[in-house]
Amino acid sequence: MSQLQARDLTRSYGRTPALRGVTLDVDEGEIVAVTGPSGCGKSTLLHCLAGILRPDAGEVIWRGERLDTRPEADRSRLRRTEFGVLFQFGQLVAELTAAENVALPLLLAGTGRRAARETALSWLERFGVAELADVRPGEMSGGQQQRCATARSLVTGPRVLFADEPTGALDTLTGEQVLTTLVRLAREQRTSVVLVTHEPRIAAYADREVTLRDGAVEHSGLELNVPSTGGAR
Ligand SMILES: Nc1ncnc2c1ncn2[C@@H]1O[C@H](COP(=O)(O)OP(=O)(O)OP(=O)(O)O)[C@@H](O)[C@H]1O
Repeated sequence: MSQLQARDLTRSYGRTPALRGVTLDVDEGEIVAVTGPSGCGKSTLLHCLAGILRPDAGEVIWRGERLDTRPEADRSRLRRTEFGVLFQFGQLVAELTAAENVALPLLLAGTGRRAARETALSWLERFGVAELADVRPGEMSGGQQQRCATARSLVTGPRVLFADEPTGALDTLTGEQVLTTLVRLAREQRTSVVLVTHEPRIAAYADREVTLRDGAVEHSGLELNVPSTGGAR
């Protein structure tokens, strides 16, 4: 079932067009890679889908209801509950330990302190960084920080994870490890993922690849890893 839809989205920054009529569906539990060359509008699309940016025209529909026209307070509540967001540089809170960082979305959602810490610890464990629970980001490697940030982005069990070049700052091996874990855990809890990347190797983790060019969909809907007979639909 399609739970997130973009209909004919356009968005400009001043006179620079970033999206020129993008239509896209993301099904429940589906992992969609959004690819394309630098500047083609990938991040802008992701931000519109996540309700961070408002499109100039078009619609974002979340589980049957308009998202883009809702007040910021509503959209930001959705980002704390049903959505997860993950960026290239994890943006952990420097003053908090790994466990506190991962527990934060749970605390904001009203979970009690002790339960939040326990859940955070289990997520650090899943990402292989349990030993960093009481360490602050400044004392971690980039890969360790991104593992913690990825754990934090999934800890609330979001329905959709929006990930913008989540492994772009990591070396190849570390990036693959983080992504493999992210994809496995997302599949386990049926979290859909919208994964922005310019690397074909990363896109291969997705169920489907949508390629943008100059703010428009160049091709969409090809199931990855499934033999294709007719080229792009
Ligand atoms: N804050 C901004 N102010 C002005 N122009 C912007 C801004 N953000 C993006 N743009 C422009 O909008 C277009 C699309 O940018 P966007 O960041 O969405 O592309 P992208 O595909 O994610 O690029 P990259 O792969 O380099 O991150 C580009 O022409 C970019 O220069």
